[in-house]
Amino acid sequence: MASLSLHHISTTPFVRRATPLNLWTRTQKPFSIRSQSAPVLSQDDLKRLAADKAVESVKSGMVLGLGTGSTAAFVVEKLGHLLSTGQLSNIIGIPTSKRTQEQAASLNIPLTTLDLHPHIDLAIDGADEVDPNLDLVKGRGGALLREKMVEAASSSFIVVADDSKLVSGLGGSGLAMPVEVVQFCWKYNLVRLEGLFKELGCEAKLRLAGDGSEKPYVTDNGNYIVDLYFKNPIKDGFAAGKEISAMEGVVEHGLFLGMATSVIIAGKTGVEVMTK
Ligand SMILES: O=C[C@H](O)[C@H](O)[C@H](O)COP(=O)(O)O
Repeated sequence: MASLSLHHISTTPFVRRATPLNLWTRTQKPFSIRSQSAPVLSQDDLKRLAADKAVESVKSGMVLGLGTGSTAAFVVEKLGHLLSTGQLSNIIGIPTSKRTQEQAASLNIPLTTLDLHPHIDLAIDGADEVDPNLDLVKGRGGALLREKMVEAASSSFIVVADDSKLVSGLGGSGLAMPVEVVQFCWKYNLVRLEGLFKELGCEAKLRLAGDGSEKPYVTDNGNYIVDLYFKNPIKDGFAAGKEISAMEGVVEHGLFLGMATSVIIAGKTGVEVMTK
């Protein structure tokens, strides 16, 4: 495992400075933080803390990759505020989803595309899982394809998350590891994907629209998502990613390996910045 450097920043003065914990060994506790006179910090408070810490790395004039999800939404909100108050200027953003595009436009953040700006200075985005190697699972919000394109084109990629996202091994949360597939013969690919990870107790499910109907969820790119649920974590993410990508009809998968420059995790002991 690459040696990680860990910089601990206390969340606020009222939180006792803790020695940096081994972030992956703590059992996850629900997100209410209580110390003597401290208000309780919600999970959204933690997401915002991580987002605000990441935005400190944004400089005027940067081309930015704008992530997707509830944590990344706090990043976009902060950027809009800094632009509106003149603390930042001359930044331009490439959104990783239609909903990030809408949010950024509503905050008057200038937007562009990868076609026009193929070299991105910094991307900031959330993650669904972070393992000790700073490898990630992303895509539970359906944005994995555009996120991976934007983040792969970025000189730096900062991940922001609360510490509920920490796992000892990818797929270990028991939650979805998304694979974006073409609509054509999606069931054929669902069966093949499930078979690929039989030994991990994998169950594959077509993601539904979530509006109470049986309609499949359709990504911004017009594709479907097959969610893979593992009983045991993936041992070799790179091998797994290669096998998934080799399948005809697979567009992209949610394993983001070796891509994060740093990961900012907000938790009960404060904000930790991890770099490889
Ligand atoms: O497709 C969605 C993205 O990968 C999100 O970054 C990821 O799902 C994390 O989202 P959240 O910050 O809402 O947990």
